[in-house]
Amino acid sequence: MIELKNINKTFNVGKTKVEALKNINLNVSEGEIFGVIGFSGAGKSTLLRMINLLEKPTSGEVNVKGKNLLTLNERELRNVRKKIGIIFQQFNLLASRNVFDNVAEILRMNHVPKKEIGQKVEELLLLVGLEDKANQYPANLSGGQKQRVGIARALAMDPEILLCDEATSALDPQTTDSILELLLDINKKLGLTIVLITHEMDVIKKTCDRVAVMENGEVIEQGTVIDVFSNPLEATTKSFLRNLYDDTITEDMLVKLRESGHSYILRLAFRGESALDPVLNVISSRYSVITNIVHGSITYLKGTPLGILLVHISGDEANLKQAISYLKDAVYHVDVSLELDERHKEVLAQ
Ligand SMILES: Nc1ncnc2c1ncn2[C@@H]1O[C@H](COP(=O)(O)OP(=O)(O)OP(=O)(O)O)[C@@H](O)[C@H]1O
Repeated sequence: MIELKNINKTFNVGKTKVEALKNINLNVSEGEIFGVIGFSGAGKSTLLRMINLLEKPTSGEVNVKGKNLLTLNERELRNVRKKIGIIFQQFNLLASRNVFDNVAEILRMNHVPKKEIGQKVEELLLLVGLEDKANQYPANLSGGQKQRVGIARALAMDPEILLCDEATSALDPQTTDSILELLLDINKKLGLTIVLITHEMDVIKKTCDRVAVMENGEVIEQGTVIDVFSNPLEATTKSFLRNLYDDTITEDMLVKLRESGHSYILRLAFRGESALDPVLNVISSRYSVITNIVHGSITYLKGTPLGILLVHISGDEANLKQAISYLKDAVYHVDVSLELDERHKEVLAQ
């Protein structure tokens, strides 16, 4: 649906060059919710604005539904943009117009026949849950209601893609949840492809199918949300995830655990139903290893449970290896990288 190919973007600020995007390659499939996360200045907004060419790349290709947008003339580009809605952190509403006119304005600008406008606005307000607010002005709406108007405006021209630029960053956690629910709802009902940028992992975990992590203009890690959450590879990804679950082991703890002879710390990720499997009982009884849970947490990814356990296992070296091998088959992901000594590398390689 959306393909960003070898995208680079350099801004010239006076004599300084700012490399906002460096060799970005991303594919977003039809109907999915794709999240981009990164700290401030990572390049998220610039990347989002590439998708409707509000920002032109210095080099690279932007393909939407198989069309390279950089080859289109003004009129063709306008037509593509009609099918790409966008919502913003600051809502971007017209303060002097009521809710009805805020939405109707988009239809008028796009020359939708006058007689169709009333019904279309009514449908949109119903979809976003604002059917009783048509006559209100933005100043009299809550942040969440303002964003709902923003969403209705973005959906006015029946887009196939919705871009969300930090759409919930100005909202409190409860209102954020209600807006995320609405995005999930319209993704499902309308089959809309959604690309959102955020600096909150919570937003990613509640809504996204896949995620890309950005740092200094680069995508440093990307994959399905379940894979990235169960096995984050980069330090930045881990630090974002720490807000959801903190599985760091303190140095004090490590010192203590190192004293217990042959042992490893395993990071186990359980997905869905397998979270209920009694794997630790199995390895204790079958391989005579001693297990000790160091950390346990459960988080829900779009409703699917992901359990993370840090387990210290000790015992005879040969038994430990068999136990680890059993776990690798039994749970979603096993990481032996939280080393107590150098042996973890050998075990990881097996
Ligand atoms: N129009 C511009 N002119 C010059 N530099 C720019 C411009 N837009 C963005 N930049 C620079 O490009 C880099 C990436 O900015 P961008 O706004 O894309 O990051 P971001 O991840 O969206 O940050 P934030 O979360 O703070 O919005 C930053 O260093 C920024 O200063």
